[in-house]
Amino acid sequence: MYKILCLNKISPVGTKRFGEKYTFSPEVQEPDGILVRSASMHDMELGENLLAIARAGAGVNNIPVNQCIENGVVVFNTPGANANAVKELVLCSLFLTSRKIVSSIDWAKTLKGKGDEVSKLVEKGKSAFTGPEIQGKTLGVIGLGAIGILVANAAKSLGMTVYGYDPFLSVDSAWNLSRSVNHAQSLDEIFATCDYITLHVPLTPETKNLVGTASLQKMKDGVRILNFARGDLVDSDAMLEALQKGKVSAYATDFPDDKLLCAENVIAIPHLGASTPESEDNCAEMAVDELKEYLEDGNIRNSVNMPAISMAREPGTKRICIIHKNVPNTIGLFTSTCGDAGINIENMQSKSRGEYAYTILDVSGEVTADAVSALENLEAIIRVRTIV
Ligand SMILES: NC(=O)C1=CN([C@@H]2O[C@H](COP(=O)(O)OP(=O)(O)OC[C@H]3O[C@@H](n4cnc5c(N)ncnc54)[C@H](O)[C@@H]3O)[C@@H](O)[C@H]2O)C=CC1
Ligand SMILES: O=C(O)C(=O)COP(=O)(O)O
Repeated sequence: MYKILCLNKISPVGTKRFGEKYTFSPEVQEPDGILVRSASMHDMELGENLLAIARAGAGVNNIPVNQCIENGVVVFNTPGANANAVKELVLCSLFLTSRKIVSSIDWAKTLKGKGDEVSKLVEKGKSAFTGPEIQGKTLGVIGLGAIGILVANAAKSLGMTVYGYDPFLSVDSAWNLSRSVNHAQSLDEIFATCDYITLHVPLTPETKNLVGTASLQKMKDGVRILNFARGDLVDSDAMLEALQKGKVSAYATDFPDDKLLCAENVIAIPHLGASTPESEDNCAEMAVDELKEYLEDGNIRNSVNMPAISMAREPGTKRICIIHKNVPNTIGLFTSTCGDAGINIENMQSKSRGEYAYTILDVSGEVTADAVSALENLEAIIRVRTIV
């Protein structure tokens, strides 16, 4: 029986795929796997049994990814599974930041009780809420991954001129991006050119405060900024100052902090980007499948700290899965250690990712505790797991 700890509410459309070999709940002790959405895991102790964490979503800044790999814990996410939901809310926010929709609705509510006067007061007051159309304006998309691409392509079809910036653009993303999206060579080009700027990069030490005092100064007067990626990508103090001075006309964020919540021209949304039934189901299904594949067969798909690796099981073999450092001669040591223990390697695969690597050995012959210890004692080994 595999034990799965659920740190957030996960769609039953996903969890029902676990089947009878699994128990899952928010109270599970000593879990083999963890399912999580946005709950912060930075202060959590990673139990000895823990093999994998699946983030039902995209951003993994709530998970101590590096510490996980040092402990032999594979971290997965669900690329693209919630991208459409975020795209739709971003498109909605292009209009919200333009047309003063939120403040005008708030104002309209103040007319309650004015009886027959309401329609006259509406016509008299509406000029305070004029805002521009998005057609013909320039949009800068920073980060052209699953979400950025959908936003860029959709904005293009709404009549915007779109500039995209992503120095790490993947080949798949390049294939999916509309050819009419302009390729910005630098962030400064986006800042200098765009009427609207939307952020779709992960939060990392490099991207923290991507929007701050210096970058805001380089932007067009009256720019509108959308942040559906992570709060810390934007320096809130610098943003508030820019809003007060009119440098920024409006800021829509899915990650409001206390300072931003009620500030003028801030549209504060309570992290609803991925909160659609469709995305919650997609993410849960993908995360559960990834966990199952790893726990049951040692295959890795969509990990953020380990290479992708997948090998069909050889009937009649046992599988030894080894997480190790990516250093010379490690595989030679595996084969000689197995040979010394009378274990025959029928099939194997090894892949590396940066400093780390993962090797799967499908073996015949008895895999004794001594043989496993001999592998565990090799230098560079992080974790050895045998799947029968
Ligand atoms: N508001 C919400 O509910 C949601 C927020 N997110 C956030 O959005 C982020 C992006 O999500 P996806 O598009 O699904 O991820 P993704 O991994 O598909 O795309 C991220 C893109 O950012 C690019 N990138 C990385 N560093 C960059 C830099 N310094 N400058 C420019 N580009 C850079 C990468 O090359 C990649 O193409 C996530 O990391 C997460 O923080 C994701 C899903 C839901
Ligand atoms: O996928 C992401 O990165 C998100 O921000 C979505 O977070 P959530 O799963 O809605 O808590």
